[in-house]
Amino acid sequence: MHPRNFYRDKIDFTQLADAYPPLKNYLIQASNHPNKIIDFKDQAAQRCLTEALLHRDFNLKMSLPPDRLCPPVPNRLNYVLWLQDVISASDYMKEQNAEVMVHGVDIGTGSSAIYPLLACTLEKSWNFVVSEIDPSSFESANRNILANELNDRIRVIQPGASSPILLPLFLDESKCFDFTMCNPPFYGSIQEVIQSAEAKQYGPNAVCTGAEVEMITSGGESTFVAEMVKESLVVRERCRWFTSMLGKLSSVAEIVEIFKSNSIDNYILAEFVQGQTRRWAVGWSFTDIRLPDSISRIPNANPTISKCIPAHNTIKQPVLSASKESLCDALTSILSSINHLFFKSIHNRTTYDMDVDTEPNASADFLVFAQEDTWSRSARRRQNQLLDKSSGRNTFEQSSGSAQTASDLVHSSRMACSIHVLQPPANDSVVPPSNPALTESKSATVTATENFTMEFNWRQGRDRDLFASFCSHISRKMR
Ligand SMILES: C[S@@+](CC[C@H](N)C(=O)[O-])C[C@H]1O[C@@H](n2cnc3c(N)ncnc32)[C@H](O)[C@@H]1O
Repeated sequence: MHPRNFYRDKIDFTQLADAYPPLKNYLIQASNHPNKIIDFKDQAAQRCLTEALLHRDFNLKMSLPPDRLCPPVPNRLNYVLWLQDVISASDYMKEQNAEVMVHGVDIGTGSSAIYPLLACTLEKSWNFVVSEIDPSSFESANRNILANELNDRIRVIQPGASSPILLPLFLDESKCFDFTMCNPPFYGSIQEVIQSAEAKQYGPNAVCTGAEVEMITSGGESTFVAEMVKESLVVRERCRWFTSMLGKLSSVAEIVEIFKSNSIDNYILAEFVQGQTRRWAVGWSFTDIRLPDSISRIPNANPTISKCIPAHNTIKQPVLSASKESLCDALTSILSSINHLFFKSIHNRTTYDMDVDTEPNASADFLVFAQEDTWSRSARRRQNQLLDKSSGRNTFEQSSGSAQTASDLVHSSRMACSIHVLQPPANDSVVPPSNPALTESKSATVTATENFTMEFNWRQGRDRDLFASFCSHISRKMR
């Protein structure tokens, strides 16, 4: 489950029914359970549970038709929370608390329109264009959006049978989006649905109320998502992140194979475990935005997909220091010594070599921008050969005649990364080995050092080697 998902703890159904009395009709006292529960095999009880959670926890009014999928709220929340992470990390230069409009797309929003409703409730600056092919779900989605007075932020469109899946992106070619999301129909045929139900050892935990159009698509979910990848190759950077849920582990490998065959190296994976249910999310981008491992990689992935996990965008290096201040001072001095490197120390609020006009997301101690490798031995040799003795350090300033703004830097830099100094765990101090040359009187000056960690996060760029070479240079210098 996503770490911010507040349904990590078991739901107290009696308490929930106090907040949403219609649920009282479905409370049962099971003989083997101390608290009242609901029967997950009762479709009406399931629908009432979803309505109750949305009412109590999100102040959302929801009406779910009995012949369509009933979306479990904890599971749907996982995807929205992960997308919040994706957008927040992509906007690493955004001013703290600045409201920037975020434009999302939900493909196949269903009768509930649950994803855009949850997302717009959590994020006041998000708005959506959502699609729904099934006329009955299209009507119902519109009703739910209207009931919550979110029709000025969520627009529903109904594609035709031959429309592209990513229709919202093809309607207005001047419009850019921040992300697409989708929970596609999983199965390729009705036989697959039946086989999947039979394969569950003790039968499914909950009834599935889905209609055929919601559950079945020709070729199954991987064909559906593969088609989205194909369409995204046309739209490319007009959307920052394309994403989708996947319900089958085998689909993860199939989709990553499609990324590789289309030279899409900037992709992300996540896994959500909800009780006995496991789901995966995939995302891909044609932009140069890079996301930290905590968002882009599955830790301890199932061996079946370990080869699919994207390359690291986070590099951690242990470093000994007496304090965070001295470590940051040492880093500042190393970064200052690198030619043509722009950096901002958020740690002590000092700007070096640039006049950044915004206060970026302070999740890092340093933000670093480079246009090229000026730190490696070969790069320094090259520079020495070319050195114009009178030149200054800052080529951006030389060429533009003015200090760089944040947006200049983001656009002109070939590599951006953040450096975060992580405090050691408590009681992790190390006293340097005693030096026999030190007499007893001198030993009082020996300072204990602690095991800090420097965490480098690649934020932007297309050249992975440039990022790796920068991290290894800084780590070597800090030793
Ligand atoms: C698994 S349901 C997901 C519904 C909802 N998003 C949820 O998570 O509860 C898939 C939905 O996609 C819709 N759908 C299938 N193909 C579509 C397409 N090409 N364009 C838009 N919607 C589509 C189905 O009608 C169905 O409502």
